[in-house]
Amino acid sequence: MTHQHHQVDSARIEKAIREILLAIGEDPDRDGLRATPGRVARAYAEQFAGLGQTPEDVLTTVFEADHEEMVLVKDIEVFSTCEHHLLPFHGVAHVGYIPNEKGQITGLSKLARLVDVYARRPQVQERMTSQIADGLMRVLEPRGVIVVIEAEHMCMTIRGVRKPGAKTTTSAVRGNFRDSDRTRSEAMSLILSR
Ligand SMILES: Nc1nc2c(ncn2[C@@H]2O[C@H](COP(=O)(O)OP(=O)(O)OP(=O)(O)O)[C@@H](O)[C@H]2O)c(=O)[nH]1
Ligand SMILES: [Zn+2]
Repeated sequence: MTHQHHQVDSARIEKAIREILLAIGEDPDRDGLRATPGRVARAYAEQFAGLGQTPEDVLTTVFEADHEEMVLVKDIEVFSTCEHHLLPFHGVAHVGYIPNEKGQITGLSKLARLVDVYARRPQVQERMTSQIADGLMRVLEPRGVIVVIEAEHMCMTIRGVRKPGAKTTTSAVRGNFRDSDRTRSEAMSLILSR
């Protein structure tokens, strides 16, 4: 289920990539490039696999535990694709929540899978951050959610302004992370402590 690749129209991608290679003045029929359109199609099936997934697909393991305090998974490696330039951006996501009164929690790995559901799409970092928070709120119905993402965008590194090292931080808070300054500060200090 969660390992399935998104069904992309491979033939169409291959045609388009061949066109791009011609447009940049390359010879798509030379040895090194002949298999490239097919490779790109397979790569896109992985990079955009999240388009075929929902939070419900990955947050499958929900169980009750006698725990109503914060759960925080830090430094989840995230690779996504900027929707403006189709270049990668990568960094880390920190995902935390406070279980509801029933103590409903999910498997820790499921939080990382949830990140990938939204990372494996054409994205902007801000929207990805909100979508992860909203997805977790919807499925787990916790008291609150906090998502912080720190990432470096290749479109700012290898082209354009060319500022390698510039990091963008985005955050989304829901429920009691939004309502309570104390709860949010506690989470932020845990996230920022290395
Ligand atoms: N807010 C936001 N902006 C992003 C993200 N990824 C890339 N961008 C920005 O999207 C903007 C697109 O700006 P445009 O002026 O339309 O495109 P451009 O001429 O290629 O811009 P430059 O990158 O400045 O050369 C740029 O400023 C990028 O830095 C993201 O995740 N969030
Ligand atoms: Zn970009």
